[in-house]
Amino acid sequence: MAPSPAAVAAAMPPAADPEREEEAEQQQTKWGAALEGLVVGSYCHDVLLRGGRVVGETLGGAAAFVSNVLDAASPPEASFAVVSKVGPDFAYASAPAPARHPSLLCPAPTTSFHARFSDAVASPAAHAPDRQLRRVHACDPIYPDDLPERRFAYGLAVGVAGEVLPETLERMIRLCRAVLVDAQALIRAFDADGGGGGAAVRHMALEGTPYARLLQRVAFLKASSEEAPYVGVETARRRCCVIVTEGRDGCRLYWEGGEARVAPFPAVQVDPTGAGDSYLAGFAVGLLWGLSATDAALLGNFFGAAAVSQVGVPTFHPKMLQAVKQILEDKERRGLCASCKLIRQLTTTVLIFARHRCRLHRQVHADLKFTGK
Ligand SMILES: Nc1ncnc2c1ncn2[C@@H]1O[C@H](COP(=O)(O)OP(=O)(O)OP(=O)(O)O)[C@@H](O)[C@H]1O
Ligand SMILES: O[C@H]1[C@H](O)[C@@H](O)[C@H](O)[C@@H](O)[C@H]1O
Repeated sequence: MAPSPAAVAAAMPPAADPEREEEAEQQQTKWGAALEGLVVGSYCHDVLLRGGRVVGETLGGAAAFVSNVLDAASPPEASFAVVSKVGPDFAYASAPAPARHPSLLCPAPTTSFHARFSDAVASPAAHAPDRQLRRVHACDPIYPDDLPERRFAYGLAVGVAGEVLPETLERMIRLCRAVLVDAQALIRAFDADGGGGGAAVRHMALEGTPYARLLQRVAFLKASSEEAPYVGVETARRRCCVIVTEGRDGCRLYWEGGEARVAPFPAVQVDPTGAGDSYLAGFAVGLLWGLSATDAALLGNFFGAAAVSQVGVPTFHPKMLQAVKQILEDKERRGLCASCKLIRQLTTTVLIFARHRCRLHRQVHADLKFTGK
């Protein structure tokens, strides 16, 4: 029987609790000197197109979005390493990008995607595909030997172009105490060039892939509502806790014997790219702060909403981050665990910073002439 989300969340070591120092020390000896995470997946170049016209070119790749949120909101004692491949053409090596710079340089070109947004629909249904993706270049896969030879407190498998091989995921599972996986790393298939440039991205059933047998050793599997049918939530929830993100409707957690819906935060969507990546990182950060899985999902929703409000890897207002960290620290200190209190506090933060976001939207629209959804 699959463990409950509470049990799985407990597998993820929270930041130091002074009352459990001895236990923390034992865990540290077993799982490495620090509360260190391992993020595996390639950075990429994203080209956003609307009506056949390029409306934005940005840094992309789930690992870039993830490292941005981990850097911004992890507890002070938590750190992480990124294993990510890019080619010599990587366009953001010297840019003061908010995300970490990728670690491995390859002779192959940097992975790149073209995302075609439709002009026809102003605001698509919550679960409809929001864009058509084509993979234009693919960098090298990430091999098990590319991973550092040490133990990690947690791992995030966040591939975008099939670069996290089954054997690499297996190695992550061996190295990390708890592994969180984005389904997009496992179920993407790339159709040969049928004209139009690059390979069309489609999904295949997870059950038919070599990743399926690893699921029972994964803590959390996150899928978008578009990916969920390919994951097979009913089968997967018997092996690990499954999170399905539902765009502006928030998310749902499924485990064997239960499920929970977690409400979204308000957002004005400018660019949906990276919402799921930022969500997963926010969720992991929540677990590191010692939140329950459903409260951590709330933090996931918070960072997902922040991601759609900007084009590319988002920058967060330092005061907003300070406010969020204060909420998380208070919760730790006072042992508060009521979701409704967390919702109230985070919603207030969202509303306070909505004005800042509006200013940022105007600036982004002006800079990139991105017409939004
Ligand atoms: N319009 C929105 N308003 C508020 N929150 C949103 C919105 N869109 C996304 N989110 C938040 O981000 C999370 C992830 O979004 P979504 O389900 O669209 O992921 P995704 O399709 O995997 O995204 P991507 O592939 O672009 O990274 C949602 O669960 C929600 O919390
Ligand atoms: O930068 C984006 C982002 O990481 C998305 O989550 C992924 O679906 C895309 O393929 C990628 O180009």
